[in-house]
Amino acid sequence: MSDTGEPGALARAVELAGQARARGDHPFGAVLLDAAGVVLGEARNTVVSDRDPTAHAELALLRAVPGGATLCASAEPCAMCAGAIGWSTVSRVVYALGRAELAGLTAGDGEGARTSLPCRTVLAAAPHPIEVEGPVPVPGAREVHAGYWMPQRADRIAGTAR
Ligand SMILES: Nc1nc2[nH]cnc2c(=O)[nH]1
Repeated sequence: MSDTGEPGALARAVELAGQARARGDHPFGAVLLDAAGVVLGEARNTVVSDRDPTAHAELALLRAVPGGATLCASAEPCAMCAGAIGWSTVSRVVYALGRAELAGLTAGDGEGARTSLPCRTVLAAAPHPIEVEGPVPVPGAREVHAGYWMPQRADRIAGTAR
């Protein structure tokens, strides 16, 4: 972790995740910093409220990113967001909760961790170098998911439950 605004941005990303949860959305948040550590934008997941399965917090921040920006996320970006980060000019990604831990917390809920692919795997294929740091311990990053996910939802999505 550098001594830019990253620790504060990660704490804010977790706070935004809590706000998303309070609004009925999935508990994820993200903050974009410029090369000097100044906040350029912040976003919450709006998957449920917008009825948009692609409305992830990270994705919302990737339009009009200046060079050298850092994306700080409450959880490791999924494969979809990592792909979009590769299309952007973001040059550093920092995240709190790792996808493996997230998969454990979502306990099989099909809306929680649909892809387990590590973001590093996707970001390594980007046309420009992208530094990745995480998981970083951030207070509340695990707790914001506690009791939110429903394992039985996996069966509903698979069509095996009534
Ligand atoms: N990192 C991250 N993972 C997700 N999985 C489902 N939604 C999200 C999101 O908004 N961010």
